[in-house]
Amino acid sequence: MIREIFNSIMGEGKYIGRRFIFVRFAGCPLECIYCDENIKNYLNRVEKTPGSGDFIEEELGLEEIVYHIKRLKTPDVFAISFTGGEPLLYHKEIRKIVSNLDEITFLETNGIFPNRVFYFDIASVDIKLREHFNDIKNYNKIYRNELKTIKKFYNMGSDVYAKVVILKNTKLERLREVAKDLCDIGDITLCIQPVFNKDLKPSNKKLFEILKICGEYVDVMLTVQMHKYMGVL
Ligand SMILES: C[S@@+](CC[C@H](N)C(=O)[O-])C[C@H]1O[C@@H](n2cnc3c(N)ncnc32)[C@H](O)[C@@H]1O
Ligand SMILES: Nc1nc2[nH]cc(C(=O)O)c2c(=O)[nH]1
Ligand code: SF4
Ligand SMILES: [Mg+2]
Repeated sequence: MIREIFNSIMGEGKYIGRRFIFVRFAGCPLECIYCDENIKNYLNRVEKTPGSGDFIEEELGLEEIVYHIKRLKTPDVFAISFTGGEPLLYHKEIRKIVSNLDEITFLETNGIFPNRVFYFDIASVDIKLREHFNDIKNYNKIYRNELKTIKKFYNMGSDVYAKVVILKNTKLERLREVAKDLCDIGDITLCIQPVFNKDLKPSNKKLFEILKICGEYVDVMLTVQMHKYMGVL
């Protein structure tokens, strides 16, 4: 179930720069061509000391997960991120874990499981695009489910925002559609995230154009994966 638990600086989305504990779950039903997390195997590793990047492997049941979240906390920790892989594969286990936490809870999800949504203080929901996959049959269903997930979080009062990874072949007009759909749901911030991949990365010109178009409909910001430039996890 668990790949890793570690303390680091949030490198993506609306809360870039905040200190987080990351609880990373294994496995994912999607295969984004750019995915930077090796999610196929379990690792069960926990960071030895907060922010060290040094790990030890051990069996991790729900009690041990809660213990390590608390052990790895530092005074500046802002929230606990449940990420992956796709964390909502383990929605029942996460419900049990968060019931033992007082900290702010944060979910990093691909949004394809709207029926597994439950309250998180903050939810970052990815919007996937057709070009994120080599061969995708049910893209429209994935997109509809992501909008449903965002709407569910919005209606339950979570601080929900959307994030979309931009590739060099991403079409501007597709982002206009995404921004309009988000605007129809409510006041949702959209994070534009250039792919961290030298062959796929978009030009700055394209990023500026996308921000301008989306800004006609929603609050929009650029989020570049800061942790990769810092060389931290
Ligand atoms: C690894 S995913 C895990 C959570 C969930 N499966 C999802 O896709 O949102 C966490 C975030 O990393 C982003 N990401 C993964 N690889 C990336 C890359 N090469 N460049 C930019 N963002 C990337 C995803 O888009 C997602 O927002
Ligand atoms: N520092 C850091 N920030 C992150 N924000 C989202 C991440 C993820 O993989 O879910 C991530 C990550 O892997 N590392
Ligand atoms: S949905 Fe998230 S974890 Fe799954 S392949 Fe895409 S980026 Fe990776
Ligand atoms: Mg990551």
